[in-house]
Amino acid sequence: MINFIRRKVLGGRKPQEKLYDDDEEKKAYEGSDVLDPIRCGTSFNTAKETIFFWRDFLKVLVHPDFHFPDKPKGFRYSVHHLALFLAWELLRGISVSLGLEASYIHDVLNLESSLQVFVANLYPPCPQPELALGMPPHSDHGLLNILIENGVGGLQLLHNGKWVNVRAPPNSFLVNTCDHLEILSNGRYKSVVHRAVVNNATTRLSLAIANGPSLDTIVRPAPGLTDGANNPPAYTPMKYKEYLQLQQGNKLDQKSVLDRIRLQKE
Ligand SMILES: O=C(O)CCC(=O)C(=O)O
Ligand SMILES: [Fe+2]
Repeated sequence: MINFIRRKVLGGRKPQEKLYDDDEEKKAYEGSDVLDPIRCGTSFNTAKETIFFWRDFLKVLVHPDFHFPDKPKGFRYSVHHLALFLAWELLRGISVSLGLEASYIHDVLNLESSLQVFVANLYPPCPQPELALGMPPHSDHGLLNILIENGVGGLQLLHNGKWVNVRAPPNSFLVNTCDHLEILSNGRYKSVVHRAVVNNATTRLSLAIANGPSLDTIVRPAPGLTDGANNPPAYTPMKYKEYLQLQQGNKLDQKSVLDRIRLQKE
């Protein structure tokens, strides 16, 4: 798979080392539907992207129904349980910070059946990192994304128009705010635009555990946070599942999906 990206990005440069032994095993999970329970691939959406990205991923839907691949053994006991409760607890605090009942987000977005996706990202060393990106600038679709990485920097956040390197302390969880928190809070919380850069020395691994509403929930700005003329709803209500499909049907590009349902330009 990485050889495929290498052809597109670096014009066929040969790898010095063998990167994978297991491409055959991965074939069983190569799919294109965002709701496939287990899916691996390269880039983000090779049907839509014109430039491919220096990344292999495995995505597994782990809540409300738990799925797991045959390998690696022990996947069942991954950190996603902890991340789910961490996200739910943070969302209680966020509800209160918005002047809402602590259980507001949990109840209105039906978090007992919330979608949780476990994403493992692999970014091997890239011979010409200045020509490639691991992931392009984007925001995540859900509510809160919990990120863990292997100590090799590469994640950058867009802050005041500049890319800022994230230096996460060892053994920490980094929490990104995502599009549906922006929608629900009518823009008081902004989803963060981020990207992953690559390097020519060390393989980077990250786990991104995406916590969203339940798939069938129609998400809209909380009525308590809008008021008629002064602060009208700024986003069109949309079912979370349809938003996911919209993102998957397009190339990953900053906040372009959120911009499509924005009612007022900032
Ligand atoms: O690898 C990273 O640090 C970021 C990954 C990411 O943005 C994602 O999986 O959505
Ligand atoms: Fe992301």
